[in-house]
Amino acid sequence: MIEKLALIGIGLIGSSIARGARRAGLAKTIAISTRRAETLDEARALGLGDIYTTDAAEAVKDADLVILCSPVGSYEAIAKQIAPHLKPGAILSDVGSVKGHVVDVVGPHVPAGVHFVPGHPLAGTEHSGPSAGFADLFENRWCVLTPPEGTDPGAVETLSAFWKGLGSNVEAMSPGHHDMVLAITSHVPHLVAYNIVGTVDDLEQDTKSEVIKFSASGFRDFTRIAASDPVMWRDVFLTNRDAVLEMLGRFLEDLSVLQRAVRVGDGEALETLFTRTRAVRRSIIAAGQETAAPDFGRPHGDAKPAEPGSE
Ligand SMILES: NC(=O)C1=CN([C@@H]2O[C@H](COP(=O)(O)OP(=O)(O)OC[C@H]3O[C@@H](n4cnc5c(N)ncnc54)[C@H](O)[C@@H]3O)[C@@H](O)[C@H]2O)C=CC1
Ligand SMILES: O=C(O)C(=O)Cc1ccc(O)cc1
Repeated sequence: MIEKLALIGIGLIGSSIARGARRAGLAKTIAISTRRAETLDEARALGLGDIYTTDAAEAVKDADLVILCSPVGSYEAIAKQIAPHLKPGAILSDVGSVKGHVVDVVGPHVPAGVHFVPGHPLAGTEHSGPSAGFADLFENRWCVLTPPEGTDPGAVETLSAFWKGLGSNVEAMSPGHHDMVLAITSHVPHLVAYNIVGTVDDLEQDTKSEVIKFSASGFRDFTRIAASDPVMWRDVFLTNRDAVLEMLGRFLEDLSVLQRAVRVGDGEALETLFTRTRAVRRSIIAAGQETAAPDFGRPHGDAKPAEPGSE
């Protein structure tokens, strides 16, 4: 059991950690810090923690585990602010969707004697804010840890046990590998979803109304994630630029091949690809049913609906 857990940022992910940790008895005291007083009031009204403050330095005082749960672009400033107040022996972690950048901007501020173990739960929804979280968000999902070389194995073990207590399966990998894998499985899909909704929105008004009225379930399934938090996703694309551009380049190359097949009426090329992708998609789902599947392998419809007023 963690004596004191400090969560910096209390949106979808922070509030899900708070609820899950409380339910599983993983932390004795939970301190919650957010930048805005209104968000803190919401967290207090939901009873998510024991200590509430808009001062992150105050929240981390005496904490054994500190988890940054705000958008990745805020991490550097927060790290600078809390660094002098971290308890020797404490574990500093995060939940950011990008890992290389986090290691680069947070790592240098971590004082000697504090264990820095970055993390990323591969679980979420398109909803945001303290009311959107739920205790079993992380159940049967992966949590990736990217401890820098030489990190104290005991600290990695403690954090790993914490995530397992929330129901996750834990795996360690390098930040660079994480960022490349997540670029194609999560970041580019979000970019494509944002883009297609933008394309629809730019259509002439009468066509747009028809799209909205008649949008088939394919469009609805495909674009669910286009409702995701704009600031969080802005930060993902600003901080995982190289991996996203690498994967986007490949994606666009393959899309051009498809475009040509459509233009020249190459039915064989289309059918061959669609046959291959159907098998791949089905094997992803089958694998996900045997072991805990990362987000991208689960049907969109199975995300637990957010509580009322969470958007
Ligand atoms: N949304 C998702 O499905 C997932 C998100 N993540 C990562 O989790 C982190 C948080 O995302 P969500 O909980 O979805 O976002 P959210 O928008 O629901 O919550 C973010 C929280 O951070 C606070 N915040 C914003 N700027 C801050 C600052 N400068 N200082 C202190 N607090 C600040 C907000 O008030 C809010 O409480 C992000 O880094 C994201 O990359 C990881 C896995 C899944
Ligand atoms: O809503 C969904 O399906 C997601 O893909 C959620 C998500 C968003 C960001 C992450 O880093 C991990 C998971």
